[in-house]
Amino acid sequence: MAPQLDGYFKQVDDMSDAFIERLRQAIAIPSISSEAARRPDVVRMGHWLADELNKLGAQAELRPLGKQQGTDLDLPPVVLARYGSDKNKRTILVYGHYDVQPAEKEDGWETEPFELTVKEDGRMLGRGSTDDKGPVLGWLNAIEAHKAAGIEFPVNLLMCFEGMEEYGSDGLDDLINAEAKKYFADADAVCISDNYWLGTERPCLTYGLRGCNYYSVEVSGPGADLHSGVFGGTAQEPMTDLVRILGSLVDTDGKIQIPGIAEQVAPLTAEEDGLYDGISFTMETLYESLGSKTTIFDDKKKTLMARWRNPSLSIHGVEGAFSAPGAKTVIPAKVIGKFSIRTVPNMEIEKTNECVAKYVEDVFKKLGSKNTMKVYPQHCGNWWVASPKHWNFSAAAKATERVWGVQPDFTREGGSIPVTLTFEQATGKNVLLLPMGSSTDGAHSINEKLDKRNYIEGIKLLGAYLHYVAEEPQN
Ligand SMILES: C[C@H](N)C(=O)N[C@@H](Cc1c[nH]cn1)C(=O)O
Ligand SMILES: [Zn+2]
Ligand SMILES: [Zn+2]
Repeated sequence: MAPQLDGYFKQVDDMSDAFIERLRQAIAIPSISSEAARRPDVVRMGHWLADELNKLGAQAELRPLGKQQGTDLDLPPVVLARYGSDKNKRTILVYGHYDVQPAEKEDGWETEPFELTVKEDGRMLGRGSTDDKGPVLGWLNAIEAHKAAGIEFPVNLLMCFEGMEEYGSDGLDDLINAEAKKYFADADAVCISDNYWLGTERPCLTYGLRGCNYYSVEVSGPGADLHSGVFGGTAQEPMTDLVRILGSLVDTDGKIQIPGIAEQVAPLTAEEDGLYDGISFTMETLYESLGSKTTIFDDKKKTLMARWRNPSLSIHGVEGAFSAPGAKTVIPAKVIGKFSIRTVPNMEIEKTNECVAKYVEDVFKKLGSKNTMKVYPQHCGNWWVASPKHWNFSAAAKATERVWGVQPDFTREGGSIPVTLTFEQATGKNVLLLPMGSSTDGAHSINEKLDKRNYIEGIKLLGAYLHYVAEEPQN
């Protein structure tokens, strides 16, 4: 089956240095979507990607998305591209993102985050290496290796790469809905490579994601930051109120304290209950990726359920608060706490927002503070769970066995890719998540990396998947 794959694999191996060089160029563009000052870099990254695609013979275009919600800032363009238009071939729509999370060396990185550093042990460190520049470039590298080896590309490829995923995919839903029956009309299935294996050895195919509702809670009082010696004990302090609000949201064991959240969670079925034991995941793997043993649960099943099928609430930071080293004796005048809830079936975005607003307002009222408080969602994205019983998944499973020599686990993912459900609903096609990186990659964290092995074998995997897609019978 898929007879040309050996030639393709050899070509990928032969070109591995060039593929790492392409990743180096991508990592060097600090395309941080959440920082307004970096917007020109995000736009530059979109242009770079479109140019690379055009050089490979794809037809790439940059689609503007208008203004970022509530701002005067232009959203970065979406890169839409097509490679091949043979009516006798299947068409696969792939999605990825070229924006990244913020990163600064001072956060604790062992290397410069925007300089790809390839370590002797194969770790390739750099912001965006695993999330999601490595996987996005995987598709480009697959095209290039086919061309170089003179192997016919097995499918038509439609590509949609956005620059705002790490900030809630602002504007992309509208584009997907508008293009579902136009640019994306030929798509037979969708594939997204933007998540990670559960461990470091066993590849997986993913059929579910949690959603994410991200909130700001703003407390203000004094007209300006104050001297705590002069005003401490005389002014009600916004930070004191905020800390008490944030401290009321979730307990040490992760139990969300907001009424109306747990009540929305889908009950566990017998079928789902039986799935967890077969997954190759150990607490040791979790300790390794966590870098500690400070887990809430000591057993595998409860941990997987907490990550995949239960909501979680995380507190991310406080804007306006003193956070530098040293000891500044300031009373901040206005502080904005940031927290998010990872949502699961059958939670509803609006209902969850109402529960959060009511709870936070009640907590604040009980404080009896004279300060002013506002709580509001910053961005919200839906959860997604699909059926893996589809030729799209069968093709990916065969490709995984061919490249990695093992059968993949079928997993859900704790993270969020807000537009996954939009693609499914707008195109009516099956969506598959086919990860490249592993659990120790540290996406969103310091020292984010992609192992050279996962990058190179991942390029083989994406190409092999497309060959098996071409051979799979209809469901
Ligand atoms: C799983 C994916 N690679 C990812 O990191 N997604 C982000 C998307 C996001 C950002 N805000 C809300 N959703 C994530 O899960 O945090
Ligand atoms: Zn991502
Ligand atoms: Zn991410």
